[in-house]
Amino acid sequence: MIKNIAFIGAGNMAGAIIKGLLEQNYPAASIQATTRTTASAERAAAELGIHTSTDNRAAAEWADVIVLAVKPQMLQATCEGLADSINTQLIVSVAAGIDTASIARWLGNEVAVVRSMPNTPSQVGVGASGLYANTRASAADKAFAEQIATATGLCVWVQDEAQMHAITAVSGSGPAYYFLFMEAMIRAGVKLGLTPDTARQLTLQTALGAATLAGQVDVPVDELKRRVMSPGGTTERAISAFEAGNLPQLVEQAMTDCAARSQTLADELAK
Ligand SMILES: NC(=O)C1=CN([C@@H]2O[C@H](COP(=O)(O)OP(=O)(O)OC[C@H]3O[C@@H](n4cnc5c(N)ncnc54)[C@H](OP(=O)(O)O)[C@@H]3O)[C@@H](O)[C@H]2O)C=CC1
Ligand SMILES: O=C(O)[C@@H]1CCC=N1
Repeated sequence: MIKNIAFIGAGNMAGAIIKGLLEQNYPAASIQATTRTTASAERAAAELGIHTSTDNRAAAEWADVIVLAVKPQMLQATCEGLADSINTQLIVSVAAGIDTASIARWLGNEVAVVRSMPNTPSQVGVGASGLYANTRASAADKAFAEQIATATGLCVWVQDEAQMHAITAVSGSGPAYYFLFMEAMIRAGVKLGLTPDTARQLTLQTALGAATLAGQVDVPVDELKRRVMSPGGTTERAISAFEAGNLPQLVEQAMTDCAARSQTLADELAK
């Protein structure tokens, strides 16, 4: 189904979703975006090929669906500025931390809100989004929010809003963990004598291959790992070094800190 979608904010995340939608042939004429500054609006229009402006209210009044994609710290002021322009539009918020009740309250309460936690691979159709809907959201509202999410990748629903913090720690922030790991592998490959280009190509193809294999065979990831590790071979040495450095515990700590930050944003910004 085609509806008019206004993105309030046209930064990294909104841009990734808009590119994903356009890639799926969603009509550019049915997507608008706003920014705070004229320079950003012009940049986004040139990059995305859609209508952009700095007029949040005009975009909201044109839209059937409003995607809130500003920083969490900007969300309350942005919503309060939009409140008079909201009647029947569906609100989708991608802001980390902030709960649907706060968003509804800032917008005037009687509002259907779907909270989404997407990630930047949405730009190339392999995003992962977690969704939660408030009780005002109808089946049709949920179906449309899901249409946006599935146009850009995988989508899962949660019934307990508190789980959005964990989703942020797994998939919302998750791409950055893999990029960090790739960065480290490329650097180490170069130290071992490869050219940067060769190290980069092999690292990226290996990440893609591992994720594709794990997704296509019905074998748990620990068994897939074991199948690479010949006894007394090379991989065993590498895995031992990761375990000696407590990589699994470090990952758990990093993700616990990430989820806690999402909760803190909610506590500080959505009182
Ligand atoms: N980046 C990511 O991987 C993910 C981000 N998110 C969430 O997405 C949201 C946006 O993050 P991200 O895209 O990274 O941030 P960016 O800083 O890249 O983009 C923020 C955008 O909001 C615009 N903006 C700021 N204030 C206003 C305003 N009052 N009215 C209209 N537009 C405004 C900015 O315009 P200008 O340039 O003019 O200031 C900019 O286009 C956050 O809430 C974040 O939690 C969720 C999942 C993943
Ligand atoms: O770092 C952030 O706060 C945002 C939310 C999830 C990914 N990026």
